[in-house]
This record gives sequence, structure tokens and C-alpha cells, in this order.
Amino acid sequence: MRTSSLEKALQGSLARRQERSSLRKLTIAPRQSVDFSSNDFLSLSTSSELKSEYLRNLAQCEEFRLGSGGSRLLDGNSIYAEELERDLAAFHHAPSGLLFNSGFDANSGFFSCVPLPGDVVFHDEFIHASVHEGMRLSRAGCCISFKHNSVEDLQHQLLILLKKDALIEKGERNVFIAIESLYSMDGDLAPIRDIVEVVGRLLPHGNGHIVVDEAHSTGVYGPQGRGIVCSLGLEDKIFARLHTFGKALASQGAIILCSEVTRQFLINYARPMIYTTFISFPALVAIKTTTSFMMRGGTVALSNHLWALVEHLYDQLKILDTTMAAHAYSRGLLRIPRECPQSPIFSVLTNEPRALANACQNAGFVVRAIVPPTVPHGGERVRICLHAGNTKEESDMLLATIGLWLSQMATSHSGNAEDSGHRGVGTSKL
Ligand SMILES: Cc1ncc(COP(=O)(O)O)c(C=O)c1O
Repeated sequence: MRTSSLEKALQGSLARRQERSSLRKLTIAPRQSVDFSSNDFLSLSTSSELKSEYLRNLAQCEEFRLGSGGSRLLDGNSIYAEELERDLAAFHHAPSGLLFNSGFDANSGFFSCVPLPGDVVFHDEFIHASVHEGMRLSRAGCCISFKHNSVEDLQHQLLILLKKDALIEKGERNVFIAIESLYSMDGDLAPIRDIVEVVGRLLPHGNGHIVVDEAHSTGVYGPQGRGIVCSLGLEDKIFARLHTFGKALASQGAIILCSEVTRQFLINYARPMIYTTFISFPALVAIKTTTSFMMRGGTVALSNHLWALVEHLYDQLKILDTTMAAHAYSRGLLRIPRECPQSPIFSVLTNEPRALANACQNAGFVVRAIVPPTVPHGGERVRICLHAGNTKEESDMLLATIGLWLSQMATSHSGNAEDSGHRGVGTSKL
């Protein structure tokens, strides 16, 4: 068959990505490898206890049918889904909640319809692509990014806007502030309390609406996994919260927690919820199984182990960092976070992300190299994500692999430097 001009153009784009080393590919980790990468923070997706519970719940579900049967607005709705929503809203201390097929649908649906014509959306510069998708389709007058986690920049930009737009000052135009509670690239937390303070102070008429995406904090932070907003006691100050079930809760789908009016508005206007077949029963039962486990406190022991592992890995990384510090070359190969991460996500900055990730993968550890454009130049890294299912021994073996790789790199660098007439770093101590 002849290649059409369309296929040639598509092929050209792929080839350009390949040249820039940014071609995306589907991969499957070897079965026996140790997971230091996925979002399955609590390792619930492999829990045999939960798998059995899921099968029992499936068998007992009276309304059970395989597919949901249609859009939630037509035949897809069920008592099961409505009860699940009510239970989740109550657990997270919210007036109500609305399920979506995914967090992506929830964010894109929310931001495409809730900001009204002329409204303004501020967003952290690292906000998730799904929020960008919603903003692209929204009727907002403008969408403005502020520097990552910078309350000063948010305040600065809000003040500029207040000077320009009297409607905002009078409280007659809405301002949305979109943030994530935990950002997945650096594993850092948003200064939610300070953002609430600034928004409340600069927009005293109540037209500032903060929307918090808790995709990465669901199940792991806050009392029994309720998330960071609940842990700060700020439920009443946040306009809407997103919790997803595909990460720590090992299932799929998402819920937006909000007022009953906002829920009704979303049911009427959020297109990714209206024009799609609703979550199937097996997926609803999976959500119910893992969220019930969370609600009865099942995740607490797992989270405690996870936090102990975070400290352990950080202590070991610091020792490795100190050992290697004598060798100037190693600085660019390994830059660890200055403080112990407040999340299970470790960003090990390195100017050789692919080589380091390959070394770890060859030793049986799944870690990911993160390179531009996903992160800015200079922010190249290997992302290590800890899980409740990881052991200290696995963490130590990963560290040993990184240490070995550093030694080998320093040795080969030293050899190269000497070959080319330069003095390399000494390798005798490595
Ligand atoms: C911050 C954030 N929000 C939303 C999403 C989308 O959630 P989901 O995977 O359920 O579509 C993701 C994940 O991919 C995410 O990381």
C-alpha cells in the first residue's frame, strides 16, 4: 500500500521527536522488577486481600451489570454510584461530590464550564495538563500562570489584576486559583494555607475560588488518607477539590468535591461527564472496595511504613552524597534534595538521567528518567517513587546500584580526561 501524504507528515513528526530524543513509547516493565516508579503509592493494586474483597463485593452487588449502559444522564446512573458519591463527600467533609470517568475528564470538564465569561483563572505554572485542557475550552477572559508554589508571585499578579479590573475589586468577577496539593515531578507540597490567606485578603468579597487537585495526595495524606486540605482543616475555604482513584487507590475515576449547586451545574454543563458512557460496574466496585478500605483506616499502617521508607532512603542518599562529594565530577551526576522530601517522590537531579535510569533498570528497578520538555533544562532527573510495598532492603539495593554507577562514571570520566591530557578526578578512593 502507498504511504499517503498524511502518513508521511505523521511519520515526519515522529522522526523529529526521535531526533530530539523525545519520542514517547509504550513500555512494559519486566515482571520481576521492583517498582520505584508507579503512582501505586500504597501498593494496593497488588494487595491479595483487596483483590479478594473486590471479587466478593462484585458478587454481592445487587445492581450488578457489566457495563453502566450509557451516559450518566441517560441509563448509566445507579443507586450504587449515588451512594458512593455521598459516602466519599461525607468522608472528605464536603457538601457533595460528582464522579467522573477519570481525573482528566474531571479537571477538563470543570475548568471548561465553571469559570463564567470574563472570569479569570490563575494557575500554578506546573498545573496538570488536564487543567490546561479545560482552560483552553473555557469562557474565562484570561488564564494567568504564576510561578510554581510562589505565593509572592500569585499576590503580585492578583494586585496587578485588581488595579486593572474594577469588577474584580468589587467582587463582581470571579477569580479561580488552580493548584495541586502535591506536585508529582518534584514531590513538593503547595503552600495552601498561605494561598488561602492571600486570596481571602485580596478578594474580601468572596470572589476568589481556590480549586485543589489532590490526585497525588489522595489516600496517603491527611487523617485516614483524606488528603491535604482535610489535614489542614481548610475544607470550608476551598471551592472544589479533585480526588482521583487511579493512583494510591489502585482503581480508576475521580470525584469532584464541591457545593450542591456546583454539582448540579457540572451535571448540566461538564461535557466530559455528559457525553460519555459512565464508569462501568466493575470499575465502580473497585472504587468502592479501595475507598472503603481507606475509610476504615486500612491505609494508615501502609502510609506509616511509606513515611519510614522516605526517611530511610533520604538518610542513605545523604550518606552516598557525602561519600561522593570529594569527587568534583560526581556533583553533576547526583544532586539530592536539600531536605527530606515531604512525599514519596524523590527527584535525583543528574546530568545523565538516561544513563542512571538505564543502570537502575538493568539491575531490576523501575525508575524513570525525566528530561526536557517535561522539566526545564537543568532539571533533568531520575524520579524515584517509593511505595508501601517496597522494603528497606530494596531501597538499599537501589542505592547500592546508584553508588556503583557513580563510581563507574567517575572512573570512566577520569580515564577520558587523562587520555585527553586533562587531570581527571582521582578514582583511587572510589
Ligand atoms: C495532578 C493530576 N491531576 C489529574 C490527573 C488525571 O487523573 P486520571 O489519571 O484519573 O485521569 C493526574 C494524573 O494523571 C494528575 O497527576
